[in-house]
Amino acid sequence: VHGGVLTSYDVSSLDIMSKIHTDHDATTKASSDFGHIVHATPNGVFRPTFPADIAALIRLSLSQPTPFTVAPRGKGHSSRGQAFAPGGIVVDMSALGDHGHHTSHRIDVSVDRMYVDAGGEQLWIDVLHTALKHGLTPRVWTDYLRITVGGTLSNAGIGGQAFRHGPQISNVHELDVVTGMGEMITCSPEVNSALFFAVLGGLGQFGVITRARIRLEPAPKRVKWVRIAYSDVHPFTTDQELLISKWASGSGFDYVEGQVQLNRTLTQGRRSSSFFSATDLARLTGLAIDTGSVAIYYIEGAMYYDDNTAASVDQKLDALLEELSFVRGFVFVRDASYVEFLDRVGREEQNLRSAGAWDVPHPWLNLFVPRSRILHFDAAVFKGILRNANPVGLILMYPMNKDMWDDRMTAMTPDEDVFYAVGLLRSAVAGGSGGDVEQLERENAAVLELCDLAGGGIGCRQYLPHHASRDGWRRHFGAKWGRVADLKARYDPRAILSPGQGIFPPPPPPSPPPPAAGEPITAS
Ligand SMILES: Cc1cc2nc3c(=O)[nH]c(=O)nc-3n(C[C@H](O)[C@H](O)[C@H](O)COP(=O)(O)OP(=O)(O)OC[C@H]3O[C@@H](n4cnc5c(N)ncnc54)[C@H](O)[C@@H]3O)c2cc1C
Repeated sequence: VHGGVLTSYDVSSLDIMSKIHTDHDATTKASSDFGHIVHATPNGVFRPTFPADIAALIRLSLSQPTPFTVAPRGKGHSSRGQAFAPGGIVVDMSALGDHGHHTSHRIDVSVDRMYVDAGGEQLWIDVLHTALKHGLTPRVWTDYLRITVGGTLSNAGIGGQAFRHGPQISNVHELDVVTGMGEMITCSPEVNSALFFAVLGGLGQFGVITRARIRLEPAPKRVKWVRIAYSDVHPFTTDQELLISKWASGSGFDYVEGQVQLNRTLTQGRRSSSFFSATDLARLTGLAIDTGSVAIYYIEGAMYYDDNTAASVDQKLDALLEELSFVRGFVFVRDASYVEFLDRVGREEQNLRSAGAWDVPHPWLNLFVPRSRILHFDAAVFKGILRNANPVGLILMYPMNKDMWDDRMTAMTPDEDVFYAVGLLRSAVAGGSGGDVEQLERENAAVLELCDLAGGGIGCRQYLPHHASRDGWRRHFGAKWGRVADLKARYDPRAILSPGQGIFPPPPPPSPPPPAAGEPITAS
């Protein structure tokens, strides 16, 4: 289909075309994302009922003289148009399993074999609730759960459990994938392994994930949810690195993240407000003023427990806190259910939505910074580039162990045993001091320049990457670029999948021009 002109069809393609929606509402929704920075309109939005529909759509595309692009869209929670298909077809993954009169949830738990089979379109919050019915849980979580299995597995899926279990992509046994050739393939580390490792962290370039088999473990019931504050970066990073090395002994936290609070005014940023009381915030502001710190750092830890360990968890927590060098007295502990803890950003979403601060531009920048350069990064970014910057939003900073990542995958991390995830998760809230997207983008550009390895910088890698040029992508993949290009040629040779990532040029625009008025449409 080009410019609304049908150039060839058969019975099944007519069926497929009936699932393509070209109305204004459908295409408008698929033209923007959580970032609210870029916009691009597709020709249509495809609502598949079955994974085979996606395969048929791709084959229909390939049957055209110039194939149209196809972008699976999970929840569209990307920041820079990664799920767009300008002039092509966006696949609304949420339609899978929707049979009109009923919806099948496509989440099945195997208790004996401790895994869950989840459709690529499923939200992690639904995977969680389904697994918990069996007393089980996936091991690694992103901070926010209203995003899809396929969307996070196309990136990596990181969070506070990744230091001990690796990212979500390290916790997958098997996938069903529709490739850019329109083939439906089941793959695992043993079978069709090249496709398996390509797709995990593959930025949607090699296939559409329609099912993932995810490893489970017994679920804890409750969590000691802890934040400890630091006025200096040195003890903060030393303690974080100690904590991520302790897990094997069983005496550490089950979850470790960290935050950087810039400026002396401790605004109630996204995840802070559900945790700290007004009194806590006043104390923390006092700490910043008393110490003259440009930034206050928090380690956020979680210690899981259940009925068997309830009696000993406080003692274990006290022993652990004794070993750490936070500012004495600045320890904040909450007792939460496991679900309440994992779904914490879902509550923030509700707060931000009611304040009109959710659907605003999010020029987010996520980086992996090598451990050897993190203090330099802190000095140059938090005490330099961002010293007087917009405080609206959140800055995350926490370390991970590289040996938990599988180098056969295409997700990129720095070449050091430990690296830090740093998320500059800032919002441009209209009307406030942070309303200027261009200013935030200029600051992001300065941070990226500092990081640029080719220019002799810090040598970071972007997570949820965005590069405006082919050269940028080549640098991003470094020594893996050749492999990535080979995999693309093998699984999506016409480069139709997830064009919004901007890694491979999509097929050129159609030529020759559409038939003149009155000219018959060719059937094949
Ligand atoms: C509030 C918030 C908090 C977040 N916290 C974290 C976090 O803690 N850790 C973390 O790792 N990430 C986090 N993210 C980022 C998030 O993981 C990514 O943006 C992810 O891509 C979002 O999933 P989605 O379903 O919205 O994907 P989309 O934005 O819809 O798609 C992302 C990319 O994946 C492709 N894609 C989508 N579905 C499939 C599929 N089934 N098969 C193949 N390709 C597919 C798309 O074409 C696109 O290129 C957060 C995002 C938000 C908005």
